[in-house]
Amino acid sequence: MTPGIRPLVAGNWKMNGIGASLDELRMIGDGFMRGLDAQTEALVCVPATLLSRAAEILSRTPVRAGGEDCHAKESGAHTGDISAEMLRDAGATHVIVGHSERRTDHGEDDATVRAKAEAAWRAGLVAIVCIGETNEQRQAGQTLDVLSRQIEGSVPASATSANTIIAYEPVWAIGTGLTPTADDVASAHAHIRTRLETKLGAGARNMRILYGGSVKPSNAVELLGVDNVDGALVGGASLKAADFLGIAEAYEHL
Ligand SMILES: O=C[C@H](O)COP(=O)(O)O
Repeated sequence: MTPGIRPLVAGNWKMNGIGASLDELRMIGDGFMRGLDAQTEALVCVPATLLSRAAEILSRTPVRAGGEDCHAKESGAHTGDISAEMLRDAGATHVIVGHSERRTDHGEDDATVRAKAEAAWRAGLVAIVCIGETNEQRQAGQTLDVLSRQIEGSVPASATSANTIIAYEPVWAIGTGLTPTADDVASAHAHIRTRLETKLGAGARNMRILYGGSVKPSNAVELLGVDNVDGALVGGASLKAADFLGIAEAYEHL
């Protein structure tokens, strides 16, 4: 946690979820209406096919709906792509850019990710910019260098704490059940904070830095309690309301 920063627990459904899954979303919304929003803000990023229905369901709750990716352009001949403006039109307030699955599956580089973050702002969305090292980079002792390079390349120079959130996701921890130690998370997040301040100035002191990678109710207190961890980006555990709410409940113990 960082003094003065309100945490955010964000879900990322990835390529999961059909109409029936929206029952879980309703339960997430209900859970936050029962008072969880006193401790933390909440967001669930869903597949584009569900976005307008998700936004409608969540509109009566403190939980926001977000997109999982956007094209850098506003419109045009880009079959199968979705612009930030379209996400906004469907009810999104945030969009994830640069998730490692996009970087790997679609060959997205830092310049592409940066352009997508700027597209998000153009549409009035908050960009959640993902960074993180692979296992090979970690084993080679390159974690902090990789994070520096990704911040330099993926985060636009005019990013502010109002329009941008950083998500640190060690690639090897995503969907594996493995997590870094609390000390390793502290070291990565402190490094990210320092690099953001160097690049963006003092305003970066208030920028949220989320941790993502196998967060679940049983490890949430330990991970979310680390210095400079201002919330979580949750994949698998965001598909079940009980698990997502269990993670948010960690803040009742911090
Ligand atoms: O965006 C979310 C992350 O990739 C984490 O996924 P996970 O919680 O299933 O490990």
